[in-house]
Amino acid sequence: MSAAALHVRGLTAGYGPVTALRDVSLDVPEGACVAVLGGNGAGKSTLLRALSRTLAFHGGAATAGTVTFAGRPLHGLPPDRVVVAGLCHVPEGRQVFARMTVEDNLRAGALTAARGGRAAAVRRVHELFPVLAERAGQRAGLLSGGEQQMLAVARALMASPRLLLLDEPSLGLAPLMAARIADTVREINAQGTSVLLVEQNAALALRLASHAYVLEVGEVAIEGPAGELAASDEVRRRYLGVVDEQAAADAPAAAVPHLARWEDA
Ligand SMILES: Nc1ncnc2c1ncn2[C@@H]1O[C@H](COP(=O)(O)OP(=O)(O)OP(=O)(O)O)[C@@H](O)[C@H]1O
Repeated sequence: MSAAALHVRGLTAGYGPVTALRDVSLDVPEGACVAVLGGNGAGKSTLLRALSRTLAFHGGAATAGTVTFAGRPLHGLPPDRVVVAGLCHVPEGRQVFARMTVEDNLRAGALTAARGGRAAAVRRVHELFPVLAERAGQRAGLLSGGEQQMLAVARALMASPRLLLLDEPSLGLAPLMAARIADTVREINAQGTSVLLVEQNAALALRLASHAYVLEVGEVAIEGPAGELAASDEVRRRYLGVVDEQAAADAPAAAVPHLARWEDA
């Protein structure tokens, strides 16, 4: 078992009577980028919330299963201890503090860091996202959507995570900006931070990840090396928008999957 690997076994979670995840098992080896794909409501965000122990903020709870990171159990820890253990979660929807400056948003991500560590973390995120250095004194709410997404990722990096949990970083961004965010995720991963990437943009995710899981109605339906999934007829048809011409002739509506829109990002 590698030092900072994540192992999830039999995770079941939901919101009151709604079971959103059922018996999910997955692994993120140390240093890897692993993708979780799936359509709307498949349970992707619930998975990340369960890992960061923030499900309760959404009225949910994990009801079964184990989560270990670097050999330590995470289930049962409060969210702040999960951050200290090395996991940082960037939720869907670029949740920056709109009225605070870019610089103060970054500081808020490093409250637990020592002063020297904080300065080094600021330097690192400014190198990754030069625009955040240029806009340091500007209110975060005035940044573009893509810049706010960069700030949300940068704020999580301020805690120097060993594993970054990213929820739909390309959502709502123009293809060019989505591609820039993808480049940065690749760079963050190349610098040694493991990444668990939740994406509806299957084409983008399969280019970044080495391994991927597809969730359907809360369960792992398909998993494998990203290259194999990208080549699989089922994944290509259902998640990559590759139209089977015969199927299109037989059933045109069913042959145009809803996940095709970001294919070019
Ligand atoms: N706060 C909540 N309260 C009740 N049910 C919820 C809540 N959040 C999500 N759900 C339900 O849990 C299931 C999984 O939702 P989840 O948001 O995890 O899916 P998702 O794959 O991230 O989808 P999307 O891509 O649309 O964000 C869905 O049936 C959803 O309606």
